[in-house]
Amino acid sequence: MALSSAGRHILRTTCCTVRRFQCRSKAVYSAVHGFNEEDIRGKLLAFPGGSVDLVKQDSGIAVMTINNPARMNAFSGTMMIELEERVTQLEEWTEGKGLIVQGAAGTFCSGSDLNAVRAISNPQDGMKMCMFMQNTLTRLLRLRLISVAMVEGMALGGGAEFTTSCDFRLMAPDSVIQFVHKHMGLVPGWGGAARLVRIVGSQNALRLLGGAKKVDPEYGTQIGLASGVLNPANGTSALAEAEQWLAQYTKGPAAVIRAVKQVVVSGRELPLEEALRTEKDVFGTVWGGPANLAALASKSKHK
Ligand SMILES: CC[C@H](C(=O)O)C(=O)SCCNC(=O)CCNC(=O)[C@H](O)C(C)(C)COP(=O)(O)OP(=O)(O)OC[C@H]1O[C@@H](n2cnc3c(N)ncnc32)[C@H](O)[C@@H]1OP(=O)(O)O
Repeated sequence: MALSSAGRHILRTTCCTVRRFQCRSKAVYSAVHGFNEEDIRGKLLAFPGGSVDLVKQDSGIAVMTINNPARMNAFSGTMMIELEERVTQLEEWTEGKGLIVQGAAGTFCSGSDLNAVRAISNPQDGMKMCMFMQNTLTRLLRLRLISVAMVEGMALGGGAEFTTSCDFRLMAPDSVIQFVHKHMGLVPGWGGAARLVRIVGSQNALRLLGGAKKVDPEYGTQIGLASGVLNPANGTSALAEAEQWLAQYTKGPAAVIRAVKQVVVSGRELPLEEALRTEKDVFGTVWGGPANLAALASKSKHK
């Protein structure tokens, strides 16, 4: 049955609305929690500068760049909005398998733009910004992509928090992750504390937050914050090395890699019985699928 152009428009609009709703449903805060996204978007727009760039590659690995080098890649208000838009694009990228997040010009990110922080230093606006960033970074962590924060130079404050919204962190020699919040009279607000505890345990999290301790690659590896240390050989860039490292987990069909990430997210976040039911549902999407049938036909041995 052919649809009229009005019918096609309604269908397209409905699909977009459903997709937007599905994306939002992966977030933490909504109107039920008194969160008004449009209100905070309006406030963030008043603090422009920098960009968040995204390149989706044919390999299935995307590269996101936090780009505000004049301010050590601090997050301006418009960059927070752009980050949310990039996460939406990644949620819609069904061929994707992996994501690398890097900072421009050899350093990761120095947190919130302090000019914006000073201008909205009342608790109400602070909490709105914090809900907006928690929503975005939670959706980033829940992407069906295996993600890596490639830390060169410094990841400070919100930048340190950002690294915890990726599945892995690779640190370049001489790089530092530091939760400087205590020195700023703050605690993390972008979800960094909750994620940090899950990554390094509560005692190490207390050391990093309570002491605003600098984490270098050696200490990071020791406590499990760093998943590896980059050591780019002559002629190889840090990004190329990170892509090579990630490829060990993203080799294979997108449907399978994305299913792997999905069962890990549900195992990490859901109560056991709910996680088991999700695992069963995800299993159903790959069982008897093309990759499964090809593997059965090839009688592969796992030696
Ligand atoms: C929940 C998250 C939390 C929040 O929002 O509540 C935060 O993230 S608060 C922000 C935490 N980050 C900081 O406090 C970083 C402060 N900056 C520094 O410590 C230094 O600038 C450092 C160590 C990043 C770099 O030091 P270095 O000597 O190498 O360079 P400069 O200091 O000269 O920095 C170059 C240039 O960048 C500007 N800059 C750096 N960070 C920020 C920032 N977060 N916001 C705004 N601008 C930043 C710095 O002022 C210099 O600009 P210039 O115009 O040359 O003065």
